[in-house]
Amino acid sequence: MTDDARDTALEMDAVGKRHGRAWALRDCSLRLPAGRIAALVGPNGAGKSTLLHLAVGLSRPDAGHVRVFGRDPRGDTDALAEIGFVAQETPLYREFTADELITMGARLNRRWDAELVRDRLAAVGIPTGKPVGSLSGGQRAQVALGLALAKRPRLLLLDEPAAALDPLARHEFMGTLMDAVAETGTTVLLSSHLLADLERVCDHLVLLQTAHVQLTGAVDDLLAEHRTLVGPRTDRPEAVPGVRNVVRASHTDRQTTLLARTTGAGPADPAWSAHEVSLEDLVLAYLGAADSRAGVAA
Ligand SMILES: Nc1ncnc2c1ncn2[C@@H]1O[C@H](COP(=O)(O)OP(=O)(O)OP(=O)(O)O)[C@@H](O)[C@H]1O
Repeated sequence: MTDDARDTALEMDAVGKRHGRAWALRDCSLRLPAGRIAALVGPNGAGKSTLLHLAVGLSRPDAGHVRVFGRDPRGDTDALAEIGFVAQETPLYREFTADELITMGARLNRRWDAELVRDRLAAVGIPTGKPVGSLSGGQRAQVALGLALAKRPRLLLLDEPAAALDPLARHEFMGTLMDAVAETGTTVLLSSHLLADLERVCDHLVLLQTAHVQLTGAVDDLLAEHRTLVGPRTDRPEAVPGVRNVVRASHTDRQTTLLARTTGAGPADPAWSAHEVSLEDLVLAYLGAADSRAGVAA
């Protein structure tokens, strides 16, 4: 395996995927370095599930290339052995118990850590002898996560796994995920609309908007490059010194407030003040900007 294949968990190069005539993803390029915990965000229908299905080899791109640790996940059993996937709604065979699913997993996977999943389910008090169909949504999500982790994947893909859970169950679910990731160093790509959860755990961002990657990179780098700027009212905010591009602007009679990508730590003009942004501010600004005018440069 080359260094690049070892260091890059997921790579997409100009990937497109069509459903009928419509593109669910178009010209989508990104690189997810190994060891990152990445948030996959975007509005409903942006293409998040489509992207995850391509990454796990469940569907074939109509354009471009997908690589997981340097391999094409479609039809490559070695590549698939490296990937864990928790699908939306955490589908499981409802009449089977967690114990039975753990036994089945051992038969279907060449690498399988039954003890790991049993320990994790015991730690969060999930009964492993009851049919999973009789468990709560939160308990089923924990079973699905435990089974995905038992594969000891190098890349774990999760499609809105905690969407239906109450705040406590969500907290426990994210805790289980973070403990496992800290132990194993697994790379994670996690799609969710729950920005506060993502802000707590993710160090990388992939933001999709209407089938395109609008913004991607390490969260620290993105936060360092963006600022909220407040200054005197201007109708030409892109001309404010130190502004590289304006993501969103709002105005009162006397004041302009910008969320902008800056060239340094902030504006060179002392009439303007610069304030750090949170991941949530950043995501909402990009989504809002794309809503009001298509195609903001990232
Ligand atoms: N099997 C399919 N057949 C036809 N169109 C599809 C299919 N799956 C997805 N699409 C379309 O592709 C686009 C992207 O859908 P996708 O499910 O990837 O979005 P998403 O970002 O995961 O949305 P959500 O947040 O609602 O889960 C949408 O316009 C959707 O309607």
